[in-house]
Amino acid sequence: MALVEIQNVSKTFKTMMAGARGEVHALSGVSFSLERGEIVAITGASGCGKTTMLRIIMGLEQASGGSVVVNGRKVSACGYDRGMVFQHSELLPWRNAVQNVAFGLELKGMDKPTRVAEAQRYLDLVGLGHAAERLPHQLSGGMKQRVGIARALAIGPDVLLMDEPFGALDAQTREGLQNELLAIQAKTQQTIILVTHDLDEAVLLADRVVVMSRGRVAEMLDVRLPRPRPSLAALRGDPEFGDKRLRLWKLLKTEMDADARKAA
Ligand SMILES: Nc1ncnc2c1ncn2[C@@H]1O[C@H](COP(=O)(O)OP(=O)(O)OP(=O)(O)O)[C@@H](O)[C@H]1O
Repeated sequence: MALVEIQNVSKTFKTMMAGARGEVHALSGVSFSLERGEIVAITGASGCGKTTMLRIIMGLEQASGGSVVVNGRKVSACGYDRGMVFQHSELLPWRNAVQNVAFGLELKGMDKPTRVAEAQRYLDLVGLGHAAERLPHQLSGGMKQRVGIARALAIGPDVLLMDEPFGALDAQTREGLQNELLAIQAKTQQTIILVTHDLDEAVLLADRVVVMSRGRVAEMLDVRLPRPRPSLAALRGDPEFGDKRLRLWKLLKTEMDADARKAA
């Protein structure tokens, strides 16, 4: 059995607009799965349901139908088997880096010396061992995201969920963090589901790309690039990279053109 099984998930939001009740069908019939150690990227046009899907996997949102099973357990709420990294790291401003990383371990009931040592180990893993004592306002955007990644990894999740984790960073910092994520994953074999608008990022990081369109899976592309993978700059000349990047771009362009025709 796969580590993560997403089966026929649907989600309808009830809305109230100008006093009138309505419904938004955000997801319908979404199914895909992940083996342990895989990285799957979810991409698609704005509003196609990527974040809703990730929030349902995390247990932050209830599906209207279907199921998510992680390591044999059906998801009904948040749990330590899943960790999440958001676009903005959402660190606690009054806690320094190591205390932020230790937070989840504290909630898990780990004693102080052990959790501080564990948190320090994960800060070292993301290359921030030297900044353990710094408060969030003393960290750059990229450093804050690394603390967020360390915090999510420290709880030892079966699957790490990442919602546009590098989307708010400048291009150079983003590329650095993509490479670091590849290195961390090569070391830990962490299973990851990543939502991204960035097609380069999707092909660079993922074993499979799930392309969503209007709440459904439009296509799944296998990325047959061997691991460990080199940096984005080195991959750009690779025919497999170019082929998958182009196919993704065409799929998304077709969707966007169809949306534009509908709106006209
Ligand atoms: N709480 C909510 N109430 C009502 N509608 C919602 C809610 N959350 C999301 N939606 C709607 O569900 C659909 C999917 O939203 P979602 O945020 O999952 O899309 P997305 O693909 O992540 O978009 P983006 O790329 O812009 O972040 C959209 O039509 C959105 O307006």
